[in-house]
Amino acid sequence: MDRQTGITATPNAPAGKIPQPSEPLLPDDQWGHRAWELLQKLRLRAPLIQCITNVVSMDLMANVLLAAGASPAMLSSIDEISDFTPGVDALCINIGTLSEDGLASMRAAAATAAAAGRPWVLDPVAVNASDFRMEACLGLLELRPAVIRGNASEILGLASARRIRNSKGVDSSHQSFDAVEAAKSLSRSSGAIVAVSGDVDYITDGHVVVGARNGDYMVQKITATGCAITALIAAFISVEPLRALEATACALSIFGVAAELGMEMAAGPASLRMHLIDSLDGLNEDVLVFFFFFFFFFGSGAILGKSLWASIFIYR
Ligand SMILES: Nc1ncnc2c1ncn2[C@@H]1O[C@H](COP(=O)(O)OP(=O)(O)O)[C@@H](O)[C@H]1O
Ligand SMILES: Cc1ncsc1CCOP(=O)(O)O
Ligand SMILES: [Mg+2]
Repeated sequence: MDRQTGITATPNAPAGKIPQPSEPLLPDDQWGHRAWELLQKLRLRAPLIQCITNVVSMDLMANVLLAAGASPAMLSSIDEISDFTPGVDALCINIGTLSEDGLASMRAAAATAAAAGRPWVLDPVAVNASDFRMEACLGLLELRPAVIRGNASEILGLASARRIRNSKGVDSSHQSFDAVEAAKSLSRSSGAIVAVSGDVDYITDGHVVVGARNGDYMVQKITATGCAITALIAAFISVEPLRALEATACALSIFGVAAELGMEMAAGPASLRMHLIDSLDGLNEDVLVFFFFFFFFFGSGAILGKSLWASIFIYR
């Protein structure tokens, strides 16, 4: 495991078989540096990210993208897609408040992005809630997303192409670990990198599995954080499209670091939302070291229990 970000690279293959990653896998000790490097690259390029998303998530998603250094655009009318989508750096599609009209826009945008060589990512929010959603997602998969990010219940359902029974809307009823095999199978069938979020985030290309351990339990108490992280993944892959597994793991890890740092200053979900955005803005390795010492001497002491902080400190 990389000490700085908590990312673990696990060749998760049957005994005796050599995993065949879609991209060369970084050695364990280079993931931390890579995450900061990609965040820096994102800030320099300020990629334009189109998001066709649910009405709950628009504000948080746009603010998370801005704080990370990307340029969000929540344009969703089907009449604008031919003009706008070919020029974006990546597209994020999220089915959270799906409608017939919305789905038509999503399909047109995904097809346009793909034709223009722009990567797009899918967030299959509440895919188990209705046949309408499941069929919509299965249709979107045919348009070849670069990355699919969902919670464990969503990935389990989508991988089996059937609604799972014990699901409860937009939140997960399963642990991320329970969906690792499903994620691998979905990745192989769709050709996409698949990320399952949870206490540990797992990211796979169908052959190897990478884990990212950053984050805070309280993040689940803020609606649309999953949606926001999917948009952040779109931003990361736009600057490193040929290394989508790496970019996806780094995006999840950086978001988790911002959540851990934000939680040091937050009193609950509402203030965490604010501090998470503040933390992401301008976050880099040096800032993190400064905050580590600040909270070490003047904070609650909770920082000592966080893998990231202890790891970063030891790493340096
Ligand atoms: N138990 C947990 N502990 C720490 N972080 C978590 C936990 N559950 C989810 N997260 C984080 O919250 C964010 C949203 O993930 P999740 O809640 O799984 O997605 P969704 O909101 O789509 O259901 C991710 O960054 C994930 O790492
Ligand atoms: C509450 C809700 N209802 C429809 S979409 C949505 C937001 C879901 O956001 P997330 O998947 O990030 O929790
Ligand atoms: Mg979600």
